[in-house]
Amino acid sequence: MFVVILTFCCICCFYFRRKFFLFLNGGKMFPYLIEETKRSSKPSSPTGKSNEEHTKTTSSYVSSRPPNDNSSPRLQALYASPLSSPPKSPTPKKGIRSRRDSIYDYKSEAAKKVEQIAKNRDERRQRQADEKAIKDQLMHLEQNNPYWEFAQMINEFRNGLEFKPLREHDAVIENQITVCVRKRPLNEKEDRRKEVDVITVNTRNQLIVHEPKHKVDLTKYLENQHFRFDYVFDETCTNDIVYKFTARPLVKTIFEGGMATCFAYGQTGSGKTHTMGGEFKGRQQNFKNGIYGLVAMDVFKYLNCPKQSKMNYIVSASFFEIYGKLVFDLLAKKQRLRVLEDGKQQVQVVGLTEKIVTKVEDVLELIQKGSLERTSGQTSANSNSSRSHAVFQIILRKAGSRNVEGKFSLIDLAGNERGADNNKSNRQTRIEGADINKSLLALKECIRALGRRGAHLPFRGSKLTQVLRDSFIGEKSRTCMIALISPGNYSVDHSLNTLRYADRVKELIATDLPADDIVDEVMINEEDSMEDVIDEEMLKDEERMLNISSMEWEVLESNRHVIESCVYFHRVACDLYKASQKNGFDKNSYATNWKNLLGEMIDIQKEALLKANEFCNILDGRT
Ligand SMILES: Nc1ncnc2c1ncn2[C@@H]1O[C@H](COP(=O)(O)OP(=O)(O)OP(=O)(O)O)[C@@H](O)[C@H]1O
Repeated sequence: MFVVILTFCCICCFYFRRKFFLFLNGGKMFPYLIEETKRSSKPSSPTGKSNEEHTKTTSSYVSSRPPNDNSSPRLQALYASPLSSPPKSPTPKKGIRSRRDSIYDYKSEAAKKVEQIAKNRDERRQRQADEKAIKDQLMHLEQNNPYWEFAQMINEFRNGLEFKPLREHDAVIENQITVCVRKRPLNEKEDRRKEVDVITVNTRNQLIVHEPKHKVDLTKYLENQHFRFDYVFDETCTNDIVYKFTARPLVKTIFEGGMATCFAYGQTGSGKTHTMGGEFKGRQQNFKNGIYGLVAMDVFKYLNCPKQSKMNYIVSASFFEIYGKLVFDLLAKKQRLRVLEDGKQQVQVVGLTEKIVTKVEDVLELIQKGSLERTSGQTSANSNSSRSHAVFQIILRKAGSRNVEGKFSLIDLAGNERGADNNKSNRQTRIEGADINKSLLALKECIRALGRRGAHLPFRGSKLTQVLRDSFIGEKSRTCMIALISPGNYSVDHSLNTLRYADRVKELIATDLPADDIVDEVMINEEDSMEDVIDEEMLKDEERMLNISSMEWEVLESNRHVIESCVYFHRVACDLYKASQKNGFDKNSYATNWKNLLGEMIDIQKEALLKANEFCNILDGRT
């Protein structure tokens, strides 16, 4: 009996010992027991599940036994632990989830970066492909154009620039002398010739000329020359914008007792007439949007404002042309005019037509009339080249007075491209060119003298500066020069000449040089500007040619006069003769009229003979 009881106790002890330890700490304190349990339970797994699954099953089995209320807190905690709950869903623990999410996040960040890099690379490749396509296209298109590589270089240069061109609402600066540049767009002819635009206007007052050059080894390169002026107008600027910054601020000057002048300077075909006279539509010119017309509009606006309307101003206009040493009235069928200077250096254009105008339309009519009369010659650059200076003036006087209160002179200068023309053009063109050059040189010095108040005014240097003398004197005088340039590479030399000239006009204005230095400076610059075009011998030759040209004009004029007077004489002589055939004609009256007519005829022919003689002598080199 004792043995039976002992055996039963041993079995119970063994059994409960295992359970007890299992209960105590879930195997944490005595893991070997759990391992042992696992090992021992493995072969007996009824379902044949894996060890892990079996452990789970065991755990669930353990946990399926709810603790009673008296069980220890530790035991209850053990039951409340996640391990004790059945594995209903695979939802991971919070800690595990956040770690895994952050891995996902990290992966997506990296993926994003990789994607971005790939995107950038694709974009870069696309850009390179586009550039190559443009280059190929250019190369293909410009096969016959040796300048396509320059175009490429200029494009690359421009890509590196920040553009801030002049815009309509920019501030207008009030200067006594304003010098600005206007670049026109490439025209059809230049496009057809596949010319490259070599002028870059990057800011409101700066531009760059890309001069195509070749090294000794024939490598192509650009010489980029920078210029700065008061304003630079790019090809998108309209006449209205140009007017706003140039001539418009000068309109008030003539109402304040001053003289205003505005010059358009540049190579033939660069846009002088377009700017001054108005835009062309085919052969028609819109005079309303040229500087002449716009000034007229503003003059009448001023005139009609309450302050000025009390002043009783009378406005008149004149339009004349200077061709060499000759002056022609564009409002009187190009009648030849004389320029006289009195003892007080007052210059008068004798007989110049001055028409009183009361409204803008009157002015526009005069502009149209005068423009049609302008002299045109023939140059290699432009078949309608203007080889004369056209001067349009708006004059202000008080009613009942001959005194000039204010005058606005607007000048469309002759083309300045004499150098290139000189080599291959005919004699007439060369003579014209020499005179244009001389007058432009004198003009530059006169503007500079205006800038250096009180300096010697070399106005006798040309007819142009002589007739504009009063515009260069007086504190209230203001001047504006618009230098016009063509953008094409064929014109680059002329454009550079134009820009250098404009630069020199402005150059000394701001400096405060002592009087002695100024004289030297003027001479140096005069020589400087002449050096590339005129040498001493050439100057003499040109002077002679100018005299010939001037005399030629006079002889031709007298010839025309003789022809016209012959027609007149013929008609009057016929009338007198017819009258003498009638009964009872007045013999006395007939004799006097016939004598006077013959005398007039002889005078005209004598004058023509004198001119013809003089011309012969000049041509023979005797004078
Ligand atoms: N800013 C511009 N925009 C568009 N076309 C222009 C511009 N400037 C000039 N042009 C055109 O260029 C051509 C030549 O211009 P324009 O006759 O004014 O030159 P120019 O300098 O007066 O020449 P010339 O000395 O021979 O008289 C014209 O057909 C004109 O319409």
